[in-house]
Amino acid sequence: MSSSNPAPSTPQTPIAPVKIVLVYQSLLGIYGDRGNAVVCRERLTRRGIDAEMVVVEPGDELPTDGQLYLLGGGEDMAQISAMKAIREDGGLFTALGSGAVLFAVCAGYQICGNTFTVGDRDEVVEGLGLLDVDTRRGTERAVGEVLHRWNRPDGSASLLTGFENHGGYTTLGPKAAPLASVEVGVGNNGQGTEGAVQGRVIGTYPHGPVLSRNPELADHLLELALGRELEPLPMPELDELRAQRISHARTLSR
Ligand SMILES: NC(=O)CC[C@H](N)C(=O)O
Repeated sequence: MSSSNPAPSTPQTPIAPVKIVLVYQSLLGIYGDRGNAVVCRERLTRRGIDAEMVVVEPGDELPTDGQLYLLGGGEDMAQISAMKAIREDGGLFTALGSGAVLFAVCAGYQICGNTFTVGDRDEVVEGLGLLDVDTRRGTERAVGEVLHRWNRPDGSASLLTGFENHGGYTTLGPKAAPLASVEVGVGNNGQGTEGAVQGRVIGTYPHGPVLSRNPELADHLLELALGRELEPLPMPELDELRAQRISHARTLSR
């Protein structure tokens, strides 16, 4: 074809970037779990997939068209405020009803449950009811490096590393399945399980941020959110860091 007679171009519908919504950093941002959103965005953009991170604060409307929503850890009273604001806003429920994925860490995990208590208070607070779990004060605060065996949906084995820091101990009801089993640490409640999965909602205790330490978990969330497999993204330096963390956790007798 000569350049004077170019083929007609087909109009392209622009594809909207994948929306990763980070919920209430001012309340649920004290453990650096914001990094989970950065990791998710980076793992998409490094594969050539357009992605944006939207940070929402109380008072701002939660978008209902996100693909992945992230909740982080926070202080006792802040988590009650966050739970109330999420419930009043309602947008997270709408998004989940449209197929979004929710990944919640520590305080974020607890508020997704049926009920929780905070600090020394006996008052039972009603949670968002997105996970069939209940949280009460544990015998002692769970603090330190953890190592868990992730129950991957395809049955393959994978280790999760991170650190936990929580006074609440969480018990799973029949609708929630554990995310992992504990090799080192307390996990949900010292009884050998860690985290919970119920449909497209996943809760877990480890910080780190946990998705920077566990890229396979990050990709699992992204694949769920996008509804397709992602190509591998090799990062040898991360493998090296993971190996160090895993062997260090195994030296700890907690
Ligand atoms: N790290 C956290 O988010 C703490 C959550 C909660 N306040 C607890 O201590 O159980």
